[in-house]
Amino acid sequence: MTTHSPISASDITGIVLAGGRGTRMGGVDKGLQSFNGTPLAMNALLRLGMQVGEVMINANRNLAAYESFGAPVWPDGLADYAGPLAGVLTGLERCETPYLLTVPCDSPMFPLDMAARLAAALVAEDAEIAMVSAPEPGPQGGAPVLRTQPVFCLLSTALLESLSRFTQDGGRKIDAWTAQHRTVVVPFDRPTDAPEAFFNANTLAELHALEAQQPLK
Ligand SMILES: Nc1nc2c(ncn2[C@@H]2O[C@H](COP(=O)(O)OP(=O)(O)OP(=O)(O)O)[C@@H](O)[C@H]2O)c(=O)[nH]1
Ligand SMILES: [Mg+2]
Repeated sequence: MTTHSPISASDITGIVLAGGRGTRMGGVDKGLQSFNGTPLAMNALLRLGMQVGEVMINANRNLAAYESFGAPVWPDGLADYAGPLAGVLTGLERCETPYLLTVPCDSPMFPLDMAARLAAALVAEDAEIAMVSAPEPGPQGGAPVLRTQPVFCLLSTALLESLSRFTQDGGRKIDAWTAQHRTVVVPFDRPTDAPEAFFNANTLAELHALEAQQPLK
């Protein structure tokens, strides 16, 4: 078994996935929607930038607006809004570091120690992918259950060829692809972890509800 050497922040490129249709938000460009006065994607870019060496944005509309945030912007190579995996593929294609960290544009409170914890787990488990799991309310408002959050993912850039092949063959489901690789799931459920850290806003009502909460420091 090979062992990874430790992963440092400069080994990681962070990518904000903002390439979706935003259907549940009325078809708006979700990443450009204001969250406490800052566009959602800009907010995610800043939180990522504190944790990794390089950052970039994956978007499919309003590219000039995203470019004004000061990071490279890359649209999907795959046509017709193929889903988040198209954004991951774009990131792997453009990444010049050994690791890529993906975050969605619509979860503005993700933890500031996320990259470090995913990196540590990836090394410890000799994995190719480290994926977040976070508590969500259980059925009928019952006790919280851990759910994987596949768009919060640290990946080895060596997976580019595998994902190219998978998507060329028509694969679109993240879980179906990650299942082909050594994946470690990292729970973010320590007592010091904010339970709302991975809340995401799919509708404008959810976005306004999230604005009422304080982003993590
Ligand atoms: N690059 C890319 N990213 C996508 C695509 N579809 C969704 N995403 C991103 O994946 C993440 C999770 O997707 P959703 O929450 O479903 O966002 P969405 O698809 O814009 O919204 P809905 O249309 O309401 O499902 C978000 O960061 C989206 O920007 C796509 O076709 N291409
Ligand atoms: Mg969607």
